[in-house]
Amino acid sequence: MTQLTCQNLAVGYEGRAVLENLNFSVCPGDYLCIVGENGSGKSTLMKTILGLQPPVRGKVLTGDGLRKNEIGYLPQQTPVQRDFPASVREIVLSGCQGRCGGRPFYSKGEKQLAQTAMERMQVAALAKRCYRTLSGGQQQRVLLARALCAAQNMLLLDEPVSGLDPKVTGEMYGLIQRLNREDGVTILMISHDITATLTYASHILHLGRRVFFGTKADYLREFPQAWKGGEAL
Ligand SMILES: Nc1ncnc2c1ncn2[C@@H]1O[C@H](COP(=O)(O)OP(=O)(O)OP(=O)(O)O)[C@@H](O)[C@H]1O
Repeated sequence: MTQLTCQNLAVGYEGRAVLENLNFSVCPGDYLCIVGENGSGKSTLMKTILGLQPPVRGKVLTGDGLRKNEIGYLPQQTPVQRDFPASVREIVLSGCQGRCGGRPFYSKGEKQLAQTAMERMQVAALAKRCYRTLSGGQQQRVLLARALCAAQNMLLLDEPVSGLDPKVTGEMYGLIQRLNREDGVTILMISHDITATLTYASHILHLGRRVFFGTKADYLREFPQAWKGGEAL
C-alpha cells in the first residue's frame, strides 16, 4: 500500500516545468532522501507534494488513509523565524491549528498531543522558555515537535540540520531515525548531506540532469562513487 504516489508529475511555475516525468511512490515507514544540486527543484517538488502549488502536469496521489493536509512539514528556517517571540509550548501547540477548525482555543486532547510531542523531542523541560532564546538544535527539535502535532504518519523535512554543529546534527538525525524506526513515521527529507543520506535513507530520489529513484542499494549499485562523496550523477 502506498502513502504517496507521484505520477508523470511535472512541477514548476506558471506552466513552465522545472522538473518533469517524476514517477515514484512512498510506502508507510519509508525514509526517502531527496538530493540534488542547488536549483534542481527540491523545494518546488516539496511545495507541490504539500499542495501549496499546483502541478504543471501529472498527479500527486495520497493513499493508505493519508490525506494531503496530514503531512507534517518542517520548513527551512529563516533568520526571522529564529527570532520568533513565543514560548516553546505555544509554538508546538500551533501545530494543532489545522485540527481546530476555526476554534480560537486548544482542546485538552490537543494540549496532551503537544505535551507528548515535546516529550518525544526532549524539549518538555523548555516548554515555558521563549523560542528565540534557544540554541539552533533546540529550535529544530521544537519545530519537529510542532510538525508531529500536525501529522503523525508522514513528515517532510527541508534540510533539518542546516546550520547545526556536528554533535547536534548527529542528535537530530538520531531523533528522526527513532521516529521512523520506533514510531513508524514515514520520512521525506531534503538533504545536501550525502553521508547521512547513505546512512539513514531507505530510498533516494536524486534530482538533476537525470532523475533517479530507487532503494539505497540500487543507488549504490548504479552510482558506486557516491560512497566516496563524489558527484553522483
Ligand atoms: N517562485 C518562483 N518562480 C519562478 N521560478 C522559481 C520560483 N522559485 C524557484 N524558482 C526556480 O525553480 C528552480 C528550482 O528551484 P528550487 O528552489 O525548487 O530548487 P532547490 O533544489 O530547492 O534549490 P536549493 O538546493 O538551492 O534550495 C530554480 O531554477 C529556481 O530559480
